[in-house]
Amino acid sequence: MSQTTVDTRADAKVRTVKLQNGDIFSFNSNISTELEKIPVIDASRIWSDKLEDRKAVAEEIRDASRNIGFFYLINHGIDQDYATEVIDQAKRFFALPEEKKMEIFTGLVPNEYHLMRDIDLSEAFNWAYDASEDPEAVDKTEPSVSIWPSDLPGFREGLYAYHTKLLELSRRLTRIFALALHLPEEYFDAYVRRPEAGMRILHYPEQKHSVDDQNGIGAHTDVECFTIVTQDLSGGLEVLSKSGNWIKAEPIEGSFVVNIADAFMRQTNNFFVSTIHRVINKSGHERYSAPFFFGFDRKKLLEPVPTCVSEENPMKYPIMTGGEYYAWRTNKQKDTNTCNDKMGVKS
Ligand SMILES: O=C(O)CCC(=O)C(=O)O
Ligand SMILES: [Fe+2]
Repeated sequence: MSQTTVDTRADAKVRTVKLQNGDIFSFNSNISTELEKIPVIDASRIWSDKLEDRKAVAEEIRDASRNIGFFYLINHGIDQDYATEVIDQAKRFFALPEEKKMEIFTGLVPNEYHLMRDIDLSEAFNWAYDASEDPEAVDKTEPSVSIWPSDLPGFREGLYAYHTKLLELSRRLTRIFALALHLPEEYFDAYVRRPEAGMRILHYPEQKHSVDDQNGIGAHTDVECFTIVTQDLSGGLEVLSKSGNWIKAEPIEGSFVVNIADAFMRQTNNFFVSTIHRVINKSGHERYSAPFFFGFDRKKLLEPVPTCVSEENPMKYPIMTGGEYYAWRTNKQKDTNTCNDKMGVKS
Protein backbone atom coordinates (compact mmCIF):
# COMPACT_ATOMS: atom_id res chain seq x y z
CA MET A 1 0.00 0.00 0.00
CA SER A 2 1.23 3.49 -0.75
CA GLN A 3 0.07 6.14 1.69
CA THR A 4 -0.47 9.72 0.63
CA THR A 5 -0.72 13.31 1.75
CA VAL A 6 -4.09 14.92 1.18
CA ASP A 7 -4.64 18.65 1.16
CA THR A 8 -8.29 19.14 2.07
CA ARG A 9 -8.13 22.46 3.96
CA ALA A 10 -11.39 24.36 3.69
CA ASP A 11 -9.49 27.19 2.02
CA ALA A 12 -7.60 24.91 -0.40
CA LYS A 13 -8.70 25.91 -3.90
CA VAL A 14 -8.22 22.45 -5.37
CA ARG A 15 -8.25 19.32 -3.26
CA THR A 16 -5.26 17.23 -4.15
CA VAL A 17 -3.82 13.91 -3.23
CA LYS A 18 -0.12 13.20 -3.65
CA LEU A 19 0.81 9.54 -3.98
CA GLN A 20 4.06 8.03 -2.76
CA ASN A 21 5.16 7.58 -6.36
CA GLY A 22 5.00 11.35 -6.78
CA ASP A 23 1.80 11.50 -8.84
CA ILE A 24 -0.62 14.26 -7.87
CA PHE A 25 -4.38 13.93 -8.42
CA SER A 26 -7.13 16.45 -7.78
CA PHE A 27 -10.68 15.79 -6.74
CA ASN A 28 -13.91 17.76 -6.54
CA SER A 29 -15.13 17.08 -3.04
CA ASN A 30 -14.17 15.01 -0.04
CA ILE A 31 -17.74 13.72 0.23
CA SER A 32 -18.42 10.37 -1.42
CA THR A 33 -21.22 9.69 -3.88
CA GLU A 34 -23.26 6.74 -5.13
CA LEU A 35 -23.88 8.34 -8.53
CA GLU A 36 -21.12 6.46 -10.33
CA LYS A 37 -21.06 2.67 -10.04
CA ILE A 38 -18.30 0.08 -9.93
CA PRO A 39 -19.03 -2.68 -12.50
CA VAL A 40 -20.32 -6.01 -11.16
CA ILE A 41 -18.93 -8.97 -13.15
CA ASP A 42 -20.25 -12.53 -13.03
CA ALA A 43 -17.10 -14.62 -12.58
CA SER A 44 -18.69 -18.04 -13.09
CA ARG A 45 -17.50 -17.93 -16.73
CA ILE A 46 -13.82 -17.78 -15.74
CA TRP A 47 -14.08 -21.50 -14.87
CA SER A 48 -15.94 -22.42 -18.10
CA ASP A 49 -14.46 -25.05 -20.45
CA LYS A 50 -15.45 -22.86 -23.39
CA LEU A 51 -12.89 -20.31 -24.57
CA GLU A 52 -15.74 -18.02 -25.81
CA ASP A 53 -17.08 -17.79 -22.25
CA ARG A 54 -13.67 -16.98 -20.84
CA LYS A 55 -13.09 -14.39 -23.55
CA ALA A 56 -16.50 -12.80 -22.90
CA VAL A 57 -15.77 -12.31 -19.19
CA ALA A 58 -12.25 -11.12 -20.09
CA GLU A 59 -13.73 -8.34 -22.23
CA GLU A 60 -15.80 -7.10 -19.27
CA ILE A 61 -12.70 -7.21 -17.09
CA ARG A 62 -10.73 -5.34 -19.81
CA ASP A 63 -13.27 -2.47 -19.83
CA ALA A 64 -13.41 -2.22 -16.04
CA SER A 65 -9.61 -2.43 -15.66
CA ARG A 66 -8.95 0.40 -18.09
CA ASN A 67 -11.89 2.65 -17.17
CA ILE A 68 -12.00 2.57 -13.40
CA GLY A 69 -9.48 -0.09 -12.29
CA PHE A 70 -12.06 -1.61 -9.92
CA PHE A 71 -14.78 -4.25 -10.27
CA TYR A 72 -16.84 -6.63 -8.16
CA LEU A 73 -16.66 -10.36 -8.83
CA ILE A 74 -19.78 -12.34 -8.01
CA ASN A 75 -20.27 -16.12 -8.43
CA HIS A 76 -16.50 -16.57 -8.16
CA GLY A 77 -16.79 -20.12 -6.87
CA ILE A 78 -15.12 -19.73 -3.45
CA ASP A 79 -17.33 -20.98 -0.64
CA GLN A 80 -18.43 -18.13 1.65
CA ASP A 81 -17.41 -20.17 4.74
CA TYR A 82 -13.71 -19.43 4.04
CA ALA A 83 -14.31 -15.67 4.14
CA THR A 84 -16.54 -15.93 7.20
CA GLU A 85 -13.82 -17.88 9.01
CA VAL A 86 -11.19 -15.23 8.20
CA ILE A 87 -13.40 -12.35 9.38
CA ASP A 88 -14.13 -14.35 12.58
CA GLN A 89 -10.40 -14.94 13.10
CA ALA A 90 -9.82 -11.20 12.55
CA LYS A 91 -12.36 -10.35 15.27
CA ARG A 92 -10.65 -12.82 17.60
CA PHE A 93 -7.14 -11.50 16.89
CA PHE A 94 -7.95 -7.79 17.15
CA ALA A 95 -9.85 -8.38 20.41
CA LEU A 96 -6.57 -9.54 22.05
CA PRO A 97 -4.99 -7.20 24.59
CA GLU A 98 -2.66 -4.58 23.07
CA GLU A 99 0.44 -6.12 24.76
CA LYS A 100 -0.30 -9.47 23.16
CA LYS A 101 -0.63 -7.96 19.70
CA MET A 102 2.52 -5.87 20.19
CA GLU A 103 4.49 -9.13 20.71
CA ILE A 104 4.44 -9.55 16.92
CA PHE A 105 4.90 -5.89 16.03
CA THR A 106 8.11 -5.75 13.95
CA GLY A 107 7.92 -2.32 12.37
CA LEU A 108 8.52 -4.04 9.03
CA VAL A 109 6.05 -4.43 6.19
CA PRO A 110 4.76 -7.10 5.64
CA ASN A 111 4.62 -9.88 8.28
CA GLU A 112 3.64 -7.89 11.26
CA TYR A 113 1.03 -6.52 13.50
CA HIS A 114 0.53 -3.01 12.23
CA LEU A 115 -1.01 -0.26 14.32
CA MET A 116 -1.96 2.83 12.36
CA ARG A 117 -4.09 4.66 14.88
CA ASP A 118 -1.90 7.77 14.96
CA ILE A 119 -2.34 8.49 11.27
CA ASP A 120 -5.27 6.32 10.16
CA LEU A 121 -7.86 4.70 12.37
CA SER A 122 -7.13 1.03 11.70
CA GLU A 123 -4.94 -1.89 12.71
CA ALA A 124 -3.70 -4.74 10.52
CA PHE A 125 -2.08 -8.15 10.66
CA ASN A 126 -0.09 -9.16 7.54
CA TRP A 127 1.15 -12.55 6.40
CA ALA A 128 3.03 -13.71 3.33
CA TYR A 129 3.03 -16.38 0.63
CA ASP A 130 4.03 -19.73 2.11
CA ALA A 131 5.14 -22.48 -0.30
CA SER A 132 3.92 -25.18 2.11
CA GLU A 133 0.36 -23.80 1.72
CA ASP A 134 0.53 -23.60 -2.10
CA PRO A 135 -0.54 -26.88 -3.77
CA GLU A 136 1.23 -25.71 -6.95
CA ALA A 137 4.46 -24.55 -5.28
CA VAL A 138 7.60 -25.09 -7.35
CA ASP A 139 9.85 -25.26 -4.28
CA LYS A 140 8.07 -26.71 -1.26
CA THR A 141 11.24 -26.31 0.84
CA GLU A 142 11.24 -22.52 0.58
CA PRO A 143 11.19 -21.26 4.18
CA SER A 144 8.20 -19.38 5.52
CA VAL A 145 8.79 -15.76 6.61
CA SER A 146 5.61 -14.83 8.46
CA ILE A 147 5.49 -14.23 12.20
CA TRP A 148 2.46 -15.66 14.04
CA PRO A 149 0.89 -14.85 17.41
CA SER A 150 1.39 -17.54 20.05
CA ASP A 151 -1.57 -19.17 21.87
CA LEU A 152 -4.08 -18.62 19.08
CA PRO A 153 -4.88 -22.15 17.89
CA GLY A 154 -6.56 -22.37 14.49
CA PHE A 155 -5.64 -18.78 13.55
CA ARG A 156 -2.90 -19.57 11.02
CA GLU A 157 -4.90 -22.52 9.61
CA GLY A 158 -8.06 -20.43 9.13
CA LEU A 159 -6.15 -17.66 7.36
CA TYR A 160 -4.20 -19.98 5.04
CA ALA A 161 -7.27 -22.06 4.10
CA TYR A 162 -8.69 -18.89 2.51
CA HIS A 163 -5.32 -17.68 1.22
CA THR A 164 -4.85 -20.97 -0.69
CA LYS A 165 -8.27 -20.60 -2.34
CA LEU A 166 -7.48 -17.00 -3.33
CA LEU A 167 -4.16 -18.14 -4.77
CA GLU A 168 -5.97 -20.57 -7.06
CA LEU A 169 -8.50 -17.91 -8.07
CA SER A 170 -5.70 -15.42 -8.75
CA ARG A 171 -3.81 -17.80 -11.03
CA ARG A 172 -7.03 -18.30 -12.98
CA LEU A 173 -7.68 -14.54 -13.04
CA THR A 174 -4.15 -14.00 -14.35
CA ARG A 175 -5.15 -16.11 -17.38
CA ILE A 176 -8.32 -14.07 -17.81
CA PHE A 177 -6.26 -10.87 -17.60
CA ALA A 178 -4.04 -12.26 -20.40
CA LEU A 179 -7.17 -12.72 -22.54
CA ALA A 180 -8.32 -9.25 -21.49
CA LEU A 181 -5.06 -7.88 -22.90
CA HIS A 182 -5.62 -9.86 -26.13
CA LEU A 183 -2.70 -12.19 -25.42
CA PRO A 184 -2.55 -16.00 -25.35
CA GLU A 185 -4.19 -17.27 -22.16
CA GLU A 186 -0.92 -18.75 -20.81
CA TYR A 187 1.05 -15.54 -21.37
CA PHE A 188 1.56 -14.73 -17.66
CA ASP A 189 1.77 -18.34 -16.37
CA ALA A 190 5.54 -18.21 -15.83
CA TYR A 191 5.14 -15.05 -13.74
CA VAL A 192 2.82 -16.72 -11.23
CA ARG A 193 4.49 -20.09 -10.57
CA ARG A 194 6.10 -18.40 -7.58
CA PRO A 195 3.81 -15.40 -7.07
CA GLU A 196 3.90 -12.70 -4.44
CA ALA A 197 0.75 -13.17 -2.43
CA GLY A 198 0.67 -11.23 0.81
CA MET A 199 -2.58 -10.92 2.67
CA ARG A 200 -3.82 -8.82 5.56
CA ILE A 201 -6.75 -8.64 7.93
CA LEU A 202 -7.85 -5.17 8.96
CA HIS A 203 -9.89 -3.74 11.80
CA TYR A 204 -11.38 -0.25 11.53
CA PRO A 205 -12.90 1.14 14.73
CA GLU A 206 -15.83 3.45 14.13
CA GLN A 207 -14.55 6.85 13.07
CA LYS A 208 -15.87 9.87 15.01
CA HIS A 209 -13.85 12.60 13.29
CA SER A 210 -14.77 14.11 9.94
CA VAL A 211 -13.32 12.71 6.72
CA ASP A 212 -11.17 15.85 6.41
CA ASP A 213 -9.50 15.05 9.73
CA GLN A 214 -9.27 11.28 9.70
CA ASN A 215 -9.49 8.17 7.49
CA GLY A 216 -9.59 4.46 8.27
CA ILE A 217 -6.92 4.14 5.58
CA GLY A 218 -5.92 7.29 3.74
CA ALA A 219 -5.98 7.65 -0.06
CA HIS A 220 -3.47 5.28 -1.69
CA THR A 221 -2.86 2.88 -4.55
CA ASP A 222 -1.81 -0.74 -4.08
CA VAL A 223 1.66 -1.89 -5.10
CA GLU A 224 1.39 -5.36 -6.70
CA CYS A 225 -0.59 -6.53 -9.79
CA PHE A 226 -4.09 -6.78 -8.44
CA THR A 227 -5.85 -6.92 -5.07
CA ILE A 228 -8.86 -9.03 -4.08
CA VAL A 229 -10.72 -7.47 -1.14
CA THR A 230 -13.17 -9.28 1.11
CA GLN A 231 -15.15 -6.73 3.13
CA ASP A 232 -17.83 -7.16 5.76
CA LEU A 233 -21.21 -5.46 5.34
CA SER A 234 -20.25 -2.14 7.01
CA GLY A 235 -19.26 -0.24 3.87
CA GLY A 236 -16.56 2.44 3.86
CA LEU A 237 -14.32 1.57 0.90
CA GLU A 238 -14.24 4.49 -1.56
CA VAL A 239 -12.69 4.81 -5.01
CA LEU A 240 -11.53 8.02 -6.72
CA SER A 241 -13.04 8.00 -10.21
CA LYS A 242 -11.49 9.66 -13.27
CA SER A 243 -14.13 12.39 -12.97
CA GLY A 244 -12.69 13.31 -9.57
CA ASN A 245 -15.46 11.91 -7.35
CA TRP A 246 -15.14 9.50 -4.44
CA ILE A 247 -17.41 6.54 -5.29
CA LYS A 248 -18.65 4.21 -2.57
CA ALA A 249 -17.78 0.53 -3.09
CA GLU A 250 -20.96 -0.60 -1.34
CA PRO A 251 -20.70 -4.11 0.10
CA ILE A 252 -22.31 -6.86 -2.00
CA GLU A 253 -22.69 -9.99 0.09
CA GLY A 254 -20.45 -12.84 -1.07
CA SER A 255 -18.62 -10.69 -3.64
CA PHE A 256 -14.99 -9.63 -3.96
CA VAL A 257 -13.83 -6.16 -4.86
CA VAL A 258 -10.91 -6.51 -7.28
CA ASN A 259 -8.62 -3.61 -8.12
CA ILE A 260 -5.68 -3.13 -10.46
CA ALA A 261 -2.48 -2.17 -8.63
CA ASP A 262 0.63 -0.22 -9.66
CA ALA A 263 2.85 -3.04 -11.01
CA PHE A 264 0.16 -4.10 -13.49
CA MET A 265 -0.51 -0.51 -14.53
CA ARG A 266 3.21 -0.16 -15.13
CA GLN A 267 3.53 -3.40 -17.11
CA THR A 268 0.52 -2.49 -19.26
CA ASN A 269 2.07 0.92 -19.98
CA ASN A 270 -0.85 2.63 -18.15
CA PHE A 271 -3.53 0.78 -20.20
CA PHE A 272 -4.93 -0.67 -16.97
CA VAL A 273 -5.37 1.90 -14.21
CA SER A 274 -4.30 1.57 -10.59
CA THR A 275 -6.95 3.69 -8.94
CA ILE A 276 -6.71 5.65 -5.70
CA HIS A 277 -8.92 4.36 -2.90
CA ARG A 278 -9.43 4.87 0.83
CA VAL A 279 -11.56 3.62 3.72
CA ILE A 280 -13.80 5.79 5.92
CA ASN A 281 -15.71 3.85 8.57
CA LYS A 282 -18.76 5.91 9.50
CA SER A 283 -20.99 2.82 9.79
CA GLY A 284 -21.59 3.24 13.52
CA HIS A 285 -19.77 -0.02 14.30
CA GLU A 286 -16.45 -1.76 13.76
CA ARG A 287 -15.45 -2.79 10.24
CA TYR A 288 -13.33 -5.80 9.22
CA SER A 289 -11.81 -6.61 5.84
CA ALA A 290 -9.23 -8.94 4.29
CA PRO A 291 -7.33 -7.73 1.19
CA PHE A 292 -5.19 -10.24 -0.76
CA PHE A 293 -2.33 -8.61 -2.73
CA PHE A 294 -1.32 -10.68 -5.75
CA GLY A 295 1.87 -9.95 -7.66
CA PHE A 296 4.27 -11.50 -10.16
CA ASP A 297 7.44 -13.43 -9.33
CA ARG A 298 9.96 -10.92 -7.91
CA LYS A 299 12.77 -12.59 -9.89
CA LYS A 300 11.15 -12.06 -13.30
CA LEU A 301 11.61 -9.04 -15.53
CA LEU A 302 8.41 -7.04 -15.74
CA GLU A 303 8.55 -6.90 -19.54
CA PRO A 304 6.03 -4.52 -21.16
CA VAL A 305 2.85 -6.24 -22.28
CA PRO A 306 3.28 -6.41 -26.10
CA THR A 307 -0.28 -5.33 -26.89
CA CYS A 308 0.20 -2.16 -24.83
CA VAL A 309 3.30 -0.77 -26.55
CA SER A 310 3.91 0.39 -30.10
CA GLU A 311 6.04 2.88 -31.98
CA GLU A 312 3.45 5.59 -31.32
CA ASN A 313 3.04 4.47 -27.72
CA PRO A 314 6.50 3.49 -26.40
CA MET A 315 7.01 2.05 -22.91
CA LYS A 316 6.79 4.83 -20.34
CA TYR A 317 8.85 3.05 -17.68
CA PRO A 318 12.30 1.49 -17.44
CA ILE A 319 12.14 -2.31 -17.40
CA MET A 320 13.22 -4.02 -14.18
CA THR A 321 12.50 -7.17 -12.21
CA GLY A 322 9.57 -7.37 -9.82
CA GLY A 323 12.09 -7.34 -6.94
CA GLU A 324 13.85 -4.19 -8.15
CA TYR A 325 10.53 -2.48 -8.69
CA TYR A 326 9.35 -3.46 -5.20
CA ALA A 327 12.60 -2.21 -3.60
CA TRP A 328 12.33 1.10 -5.46
CA ARG A 329 8.68 1.41 -4.55
CA THR A 330 9.11 0.71 -0.84
CA ASN A 331 12.00 3.15 -0.69
CA LYS A 332 9.77 5.70 -2.35
CA GLN A 333 7.18 5.09 0.32
CA LYS A 334 9.73 6.09 2.96
CA ASP A 335 10.35 9.39 1.24
CA THR A 336 7.19 11.02 -0.06
CA ASN A 337 8.96 14.10 -1.23
CA THR A 338 11.32 12.61 -3.77
CA CYS A 339 9.50 12.54 -7.09
CA ASN A 340 12.37 12.61 -9.56
CA ASP A 341 13.62 9.10 -9.53
CA LYS A 342 15.27 7.51 -12.53
CA MET A 343 13.26 4.33 -11.86
CA GLY A 344 9.95 6.17 -12.17
CA VAL A 345 8.22 7.47 -15.26
CA LYS A 346 10.58 8.29 -18.15
CA SER A 347 10.72 11.99 -18.82
O1 LIG B 1 -10.33 -2.45 3.87
C1 LIG B 1 -10.53 -2.34 2.66
O2 LIG B 1 -11.65 -2.48 2.19
C2 LIG B 1 -9.40 -1.99 1.71
C3 LIG B 1 -8.05 -1.90 2.37
C4 LIG B 1 -6.98 -1.44 1.43
O3 LIG B 1 -7.23 -0.70 0.50
C5 LIG B 1 -5.58 -1.88 1.62
O4 LIG B 1 -5.28 -2.51 2.65
O5 LIG B 1 -4.74 -1.61 0.72
FE1 LIG C 1 -5.59 -0.68 -0.91
